[in-house]
Amino acid sequence: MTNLNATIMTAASARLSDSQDSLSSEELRPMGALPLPADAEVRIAGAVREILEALGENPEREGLLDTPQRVAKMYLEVFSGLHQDPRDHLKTQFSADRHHGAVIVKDIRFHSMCEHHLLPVYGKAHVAYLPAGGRLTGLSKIARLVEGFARRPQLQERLTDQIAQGMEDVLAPEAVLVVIEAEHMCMSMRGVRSPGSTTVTSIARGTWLRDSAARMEIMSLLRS
Ligand SMILES: Nc1nc2c(ncn2[C@@H]2O[C@H](COP(=O)(O)OP(=O)(O)OP(=O)(O)O)[C@@H](O)[C@H]2O)c(=O)[nH]1
Ligand SMILES: [Zn+2]
Repeated sequence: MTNLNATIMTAASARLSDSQDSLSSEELRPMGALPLPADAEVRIAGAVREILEALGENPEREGLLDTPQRVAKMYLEVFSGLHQDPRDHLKTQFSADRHHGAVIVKDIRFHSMCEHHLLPVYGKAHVAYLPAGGRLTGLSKIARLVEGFARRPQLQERLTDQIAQGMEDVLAPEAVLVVIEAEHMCMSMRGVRSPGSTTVTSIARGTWLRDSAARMEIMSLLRS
């Protein structure tokens, strides 16, 4: 993403928001799967119909007739990450006894939804890790991890944190670095109307949290 009108860089840190408010607990924002109510689609469609009526629209007119159903299916798709544990993808593992360097997967494109406005957030995630004991996962599994956490109502900071935590939970690497660059439609198409501004967040864990020179080296590889 080259159009950096506005950039917010969070410092490499341990869990970002744990100390800031009690809502960040695992109970309230679980990394794992939430149950999907059996009547989810019907209820979402009913709510969408209500919104259309509240706007003064006629949900019975031809163009809107199937819209509540379509939106319900769309929400179940874009929020499908709520009903899986994205960490499960990382259980596909290999051992490589000769590779001891960093593994970097750059430019993982993702789409998410901002939890404040339920508008799209889209961009790229870059994930780097230093395998411990030669323990590797499949490269596509890292992209699946990103997609799983992205397909939830999210904050960009939490998305960054959950990806790093997921890597730690399953692979226990020596170090992890996650950088996300994204555009928030709630800043582009409404409110402040600042199209093209990009938010950048980063989290470092393990040796890359403590060793700033090593962290900067990986960061420069991510940005090259
Ligand atoms: N830190 C952070 N803020 C976000 C994210 N997504 C949206 N926001 C912000 O959340 C804030 C919500 O602010 P509010 O004042 O409650 O809502 P609002 O009146 O719609 O705010 P405006 O967008 O400024 O019009 C806004 O500043 C958004 O830009 C995110 O991923 N991380
Ligand atoms: Zn928003």
